[in-house]
Amino acid sequence: MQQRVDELHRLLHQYNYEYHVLDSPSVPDSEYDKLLHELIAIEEEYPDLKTSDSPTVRVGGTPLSAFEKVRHDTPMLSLGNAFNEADLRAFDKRVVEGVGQVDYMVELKIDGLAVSLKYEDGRLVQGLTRGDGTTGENITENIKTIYAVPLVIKEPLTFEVRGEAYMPRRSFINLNKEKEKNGEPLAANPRNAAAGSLRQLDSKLAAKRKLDIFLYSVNDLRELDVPSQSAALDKLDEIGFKTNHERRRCQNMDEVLDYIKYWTEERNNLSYDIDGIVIKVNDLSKQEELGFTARTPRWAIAYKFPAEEVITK
Ligand SMILES: NC(=O)n1nc(-c2ccco2)nc1N
Repeated sequence: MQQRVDELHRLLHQYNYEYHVLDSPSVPDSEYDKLLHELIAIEEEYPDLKTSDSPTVRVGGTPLSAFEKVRHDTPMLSLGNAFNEADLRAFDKRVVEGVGQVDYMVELKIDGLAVSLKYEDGRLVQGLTRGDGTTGENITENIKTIYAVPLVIKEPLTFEVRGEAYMPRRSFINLNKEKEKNGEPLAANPRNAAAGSLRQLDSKLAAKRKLDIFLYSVNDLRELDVPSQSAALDKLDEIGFKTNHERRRCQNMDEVLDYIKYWTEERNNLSYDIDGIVIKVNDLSKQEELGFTARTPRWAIAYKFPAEEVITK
């Protein structure tokens, strides 16, 4: 029976990865559901065969009475903001004065909830909200219901991965249709809906909210043994994480401005909300040279789109 359980874990993790991370399933949903229900039945009959990384945790478990507060191993920093070209040119000037010419890793700024995922020997052991940056809430059970979060990754790494959990616009529209039908107050926007979902004490409710996630950094990049932010993101892809592929390496601030101009027009065609563009010095040793202010990295800045009524289709 243990052999069958191991085989079901292997198949379900693989199918889940293909569907929710690669967006290219190799089997129909019915096959996934059949195997998942076989595993649920085995775990009910043989409870000691159920492990914390079993694919069956996706459906949620027993409700919590409260969220435990946990200190982050390394603080989750917030980003300084830029609102116009002058701010971006000033940022670029400070960087070049500090470390000379650099290339930038430029990423969409997902409008969700910052979370930190802790892996030990390649297995998910904890999920925390950003909280105040030093201490977060333990939302592990809810994080496990996000199918794009791998419960087991392809290398036995022990590290923390940071990312943005978010609610796709389609899920947001369906959620508000449901709320309207039940006469409940509507959620204001996908970001608030995602925050509300991850703060559900009953992870069965969080599982229903169809959240998604993009991972974008590792707390101790030396763990990944990579020279740059772009190599780090490629490595996260390789070992089973979902990263945002709209990212672009820019050789200078002019290219960054082109990228920002493009997404200022294009962003309403995305299937999720973004509230800006994140610009990071790509070379990690230059990031370390630049360091941090009290609260924010000197090697990164968030360009924020002008506040406007984002049309959530
Ligand atoms: N929200 C978002 O998409 N972020 N946030 C960062 C970030 C925050 C601190 C360092 O990097 N990067 C991306 N893509």
